Amino acid sequence: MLRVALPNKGALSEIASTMLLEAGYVQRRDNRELVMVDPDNDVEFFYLRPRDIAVYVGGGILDVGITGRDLYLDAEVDDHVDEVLPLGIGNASFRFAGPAGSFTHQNELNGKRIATSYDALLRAYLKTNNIVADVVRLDGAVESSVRLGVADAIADVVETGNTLKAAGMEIFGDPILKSEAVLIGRAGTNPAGLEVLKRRLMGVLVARRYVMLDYDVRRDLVDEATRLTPGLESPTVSPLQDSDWVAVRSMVKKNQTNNIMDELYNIGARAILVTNIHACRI
Ligand SMILES: Nc1ncnc2c1ncn2[C@@H]1O[C@H](COP(=O)(O)OP(=O)(O)OP(=O)(O)O)[C@@H](O)[C@H]1O
Ligand SMILES: O=P(O)(O)OC[C@H]1O[C@H](OP(=O)(O)OP(=O)(O)O)[C@H](O)[C@@H]1O
Ligand SMILES: [Mg+2]
Repeated sequence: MLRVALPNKGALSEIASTMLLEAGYVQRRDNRELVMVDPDNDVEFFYLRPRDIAVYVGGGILDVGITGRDLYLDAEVDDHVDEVLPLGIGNASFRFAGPAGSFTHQNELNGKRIATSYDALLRAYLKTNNIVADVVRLDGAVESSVRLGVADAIADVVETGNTLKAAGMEIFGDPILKSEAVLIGRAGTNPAGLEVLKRRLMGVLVARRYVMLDYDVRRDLVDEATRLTPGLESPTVSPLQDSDWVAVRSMVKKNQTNNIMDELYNIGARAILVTNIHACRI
């Protein structure tokens, strides 16, 4: 059985389980369950703290896991654990922040105290960028540390920025890391079931990002029209009863759909239909 670590709570837990459900795997119904066996797919899921997942995978106890890139890098196992597949969900940035108006660039952090829950990640960044500062390791609610006097600035995960704003803080300097949920696995291993898991997750990503577009267009305009809808490999062009017209079918990026429909309509395409893709293998 492929042994997969999943976040048991927090920002990544539900979105990771939803993605696996869409990929055809069984997921726990009660968030107190710690293990879930999916016998049909020969996979066993272990629900663990997102911060611990890289440790289990790095130690060879579990085969693969879904966690945040920031948490994986902070676990300092990247010499023997690889990022197998970025999942495009759970996006957040790891940024410096300070009291509004106090800092403008990360170089101003020399000699200062920086609070964070990601101390290894922060230390590595400071070293690479030749910044000498004191790192104050806190478990969470890092935004309160400056007001409470244990730090001068923070390095933390920012998504909407609402938490920072509420604490009277603002981001400054370059982003330290762009994070998202990632599938991780031990370097140099390819356990049974991993290729299928990867292909299924990629299928979910494509099904979420693309729609199927159908339209009819006059045969003499088909080259112009298909330049707008080249598809992944090549669009399907089928004859219609009226031999002056053809039907075209092509996948297009969901976020470009309406612009493409407008342009197709302008060049003379008609009966332009969009349908969701439920699942796919590319
Ligand atoms: N809005 C968000 N807030 C916090 N983390 C987020 C957010 N969006 C995405 N993430 C990602 O979720 C992961 C952190 O998850 P989580 O907050 O559950 O862990 P934690 O902070 O270690 O645990 P806890 O908050 O329960 O102490 C990181 O990879 C982070 O980048
Ligand atoms: O930019 P925002 O959308 O406001 O989200 C970012 C906030 O969410 C996380 O906190 P979390 O809820 O994980 O609590 P924690 O600080 O105790 O980890 C993170 O540490 C920030 O505080
Ligand atoms: Mg958190």
